Amino acid sequence: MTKKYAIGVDYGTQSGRAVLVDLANGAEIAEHVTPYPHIVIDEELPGLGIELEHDWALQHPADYIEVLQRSVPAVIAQSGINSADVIGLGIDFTACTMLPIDAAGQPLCFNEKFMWNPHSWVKLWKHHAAQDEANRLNEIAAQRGEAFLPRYGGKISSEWMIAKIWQILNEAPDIYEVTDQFVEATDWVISQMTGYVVRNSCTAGYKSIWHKQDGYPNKEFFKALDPRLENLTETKLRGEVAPLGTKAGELTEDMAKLMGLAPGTAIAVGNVDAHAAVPGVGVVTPGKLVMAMGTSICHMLLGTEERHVEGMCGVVEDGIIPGYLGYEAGQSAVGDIFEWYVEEAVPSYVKDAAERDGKNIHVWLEEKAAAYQPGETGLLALDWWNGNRSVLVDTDLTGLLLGCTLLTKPEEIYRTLLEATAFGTRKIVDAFHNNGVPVEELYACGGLPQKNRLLMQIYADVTNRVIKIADSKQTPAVGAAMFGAVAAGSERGGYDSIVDASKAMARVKEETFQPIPEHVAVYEKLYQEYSKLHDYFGRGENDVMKRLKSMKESVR
Ligand SMILES: Nc1ncnc2c1ncn2[C@@H]1O[C@H](COP(=O)(O)OP(=O)(O)O)[C@@H](O)[C@H]1O
Ligand SMILES: O=C(CO)[C@H](O)[C@H](O)COP(=O)(O)O
Repeated sequence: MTKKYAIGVDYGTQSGRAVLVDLANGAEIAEHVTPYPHIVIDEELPGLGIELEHDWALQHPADYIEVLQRSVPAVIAQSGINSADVIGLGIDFTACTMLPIDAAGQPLCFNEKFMWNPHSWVKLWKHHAAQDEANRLNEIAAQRGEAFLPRYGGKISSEWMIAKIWQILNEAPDIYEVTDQFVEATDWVISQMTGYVVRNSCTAGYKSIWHKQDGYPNKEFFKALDPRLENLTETKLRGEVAPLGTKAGELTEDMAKLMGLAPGTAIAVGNVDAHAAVPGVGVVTPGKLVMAMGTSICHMLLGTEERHVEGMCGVVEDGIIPGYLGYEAGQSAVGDIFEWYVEEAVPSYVKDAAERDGKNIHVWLEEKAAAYQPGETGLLALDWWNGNRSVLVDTDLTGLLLGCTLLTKPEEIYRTLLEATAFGTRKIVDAFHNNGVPVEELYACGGLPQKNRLLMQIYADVTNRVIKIADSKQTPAVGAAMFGAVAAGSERGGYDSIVDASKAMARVKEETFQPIPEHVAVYEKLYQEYSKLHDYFGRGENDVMKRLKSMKESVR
């Protein structure tokens, strides 16, 4: 039998990437990136001169189709395979990235009548202008004792679907009125390939307050938000929610021509980037926490029972791997904190020395920082440079560096920032582990594990757990390709379940990071100190960070 392949398409914040994968062993045969022509639209609507307000972040839906049109044919051409041997395709996306569509499935921003209104465009996951709606939603849900709140760690985010829809209703009721459906971008792209909309259980569960048994919150809740929202879930959010691991449909003739694939190729239901990375790194059972480590960290974990864990982003049945409860938590800045330090705060002599040694500044600082023992710097930091996503869920918290003297060196501060992010992850690990969702070992994927060995050793020491590292830089795309293979099924040369696909195709590096007992003991003491600061500044005993922030705003 000829070799069979699947394609995974990873839709990031600035670009989309297709990866062609060999179904027998997960080998990545070819890869191609298409930068989005309009990237992130946060100043004015392209070509229309309409200015956007603060905290807006939009995208152009045509950019997503361009990824399919350019990157898919490119990986076929690079690999030299016969396109008929590609039996399935899956995608993963940032989320909640959502858009309003008309009855024909077309984005409202494609229509001359509506394109002038920013609310007709795609709202990207990091569009933060629906905070008022999110605050109000959380107040009303808490007052009504809504059962869904604890499933989201006590708070629904302004990044998610209901807050974004409510903002549209409040600020552009005419756009709300003409919208036939609000859809996640991941589901819309799939609908363009198959011809119809199928919602997926991952984004519905994590971003739209959908529950496998209870469905969406009831009409009374939506009516309490706004009487005009009463029938939202059976009108503009209507449609069956399909579990991950199912087939959304088959590639239409037109899209097959555009993408250079065979018509009828199996297309998997949509998925989220961090969630696709879980089978991508080979995790299909509980006890293994997957960390997608880059500018931020998403922490993903499987469980067998629904538990309520402080500050988690959510727990969703079938949300990551069918048959399990999928848990998500996160840190809103990790690599971004190291970047801030390197760009804004290192002295020029460090930059000069790194340049002289022909090294990137991170690498130079890592080498120097690695010479210190845990506890030797006398420093401690709180990792809240971009607020705290889990477990405090508070975007108004800020960073803290404690213990500096006239002798403090830049590499000591760099090491302390690495440690602070590890302590933040330890908080998340403890929150799950001590609340009935065991965490036995860690799996790391994303850019950071490949870039900084000291960081990975510190995470192993601080969490006292073994860390395995993905053997791919494109773990979400590989995971998406696995879902494509499952959509095709074993009869067509794919797999019958994501568990089978992951077992055959996922790869981790042979080398692991093992906790070093002497380091673990010192970090345990430092973590106790971190926890005291965490609670003192983060749980209301001293709100100085918030007072400083509001003083800054009022002075400005
Ligand atoms: N050697 C390094 N050590 C630690 N952090 C690094 C290093 N090099 C780059 N970074 C950080 O990695 C982050 C980018 O990670 P990456 O996974 O490539 O991106 P993304 O999250 O956008 O997918 C940046 O925030 C950058 O500061
Ligand atoms: O909310 C998320 C997953 O639930 C992600 O943070 C969002 O999708 C963007 O991720 P990234 O910056 O890694 O592309």
